[in-house]
Amino acid sequence: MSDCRLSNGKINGSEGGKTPFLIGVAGGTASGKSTVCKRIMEKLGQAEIDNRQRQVVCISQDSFYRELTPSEIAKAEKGQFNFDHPDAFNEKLIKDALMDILAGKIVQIPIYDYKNHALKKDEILTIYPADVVLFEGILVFYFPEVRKLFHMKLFVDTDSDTRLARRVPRDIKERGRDLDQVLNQYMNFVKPAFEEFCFPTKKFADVIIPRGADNHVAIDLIVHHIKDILHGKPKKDNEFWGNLPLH
Ligand SMILES: Nc1ncnc2c1ncn2[C@@H]1O[C@H](COP(=O)(O)OP(=O)(O)O)[C@@H](O)[C@H]1O
Ligand SMILES: O=c1ccn([C@@H]2O[C@H](COP(=O)(O)O)[C@@H](O)[C@H]2O)c(=O)[nH]1
Repeated sequence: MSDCRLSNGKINGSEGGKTPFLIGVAGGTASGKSTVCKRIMEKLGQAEIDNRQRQVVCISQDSFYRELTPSEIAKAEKGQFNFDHPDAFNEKLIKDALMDILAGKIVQIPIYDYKNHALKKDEILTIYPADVVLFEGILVFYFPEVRKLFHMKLFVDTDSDTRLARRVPRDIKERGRDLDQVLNQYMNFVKPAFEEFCFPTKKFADVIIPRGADNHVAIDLIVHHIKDILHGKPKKDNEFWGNLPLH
């Protein structure tokens, strides 16, 4: 394996492995993107499998937040930085990582630390060549150069009241925020950016999943399709799905 280190500390190595089926999973904050990906992996019996042996892996777009300047970190600590704007992400690194994954390389992805608004220094996720790679995040369909890399695009469509009701306790319990900070950030940045940048990308989805992980029918259909891919059935875009929302 030959390695090259990228500017955010990623090390990509050429394994000459298989080209995975790349699935993008977009949706608003707390819509259930990670939970949907987790359910898909569980139903495929992939959740408990060792990272190296996994046929299906999941990556978060949050691993590609760009490094903030000290003054931006100071703003972020007061809930005054816009993490929902496309400029908050490093588009080039997203594209490079996905291209390497599609080339069958071993790719190392940083893990984001929400409490410190920075990538973790001591933890890295190694992605070994897999059959299916899920890439989830609020803006995974925003950048055209990234969007065109996906073989299949899912949009998790959960109503905004439910998303806010989930985001508040999650950010307080898991991301070290207080109530005022979560609500101010939501009103000033998260909601307007969802309307301007995330929601318009729903039109690019092949499959829309209303209610997220509660939609067992949609998840079962997606899993069925992935199983066909893992068992070597042809993987043509839209072969099965058309452009139908799965109500
Ligand atoms: N169907 C559901 N029912 C109840 N809680 C859910 C459901 N889906 C997700 N959650 C919870 O909502 C929060 C956000 O879900 P998550 O999957 O992390 O969303 P996203 O990845 O879109 O931000 C988490 O605390 C999660 O446990
Ligand atoms: O330092 C940060 C980085 C991101 N956020 C918020 O996270 C969500 C995206 O994650 P989801 O799991 O899709 O909710 C985004 O709306 C950012 O506002 C943050 O608060 N702080």
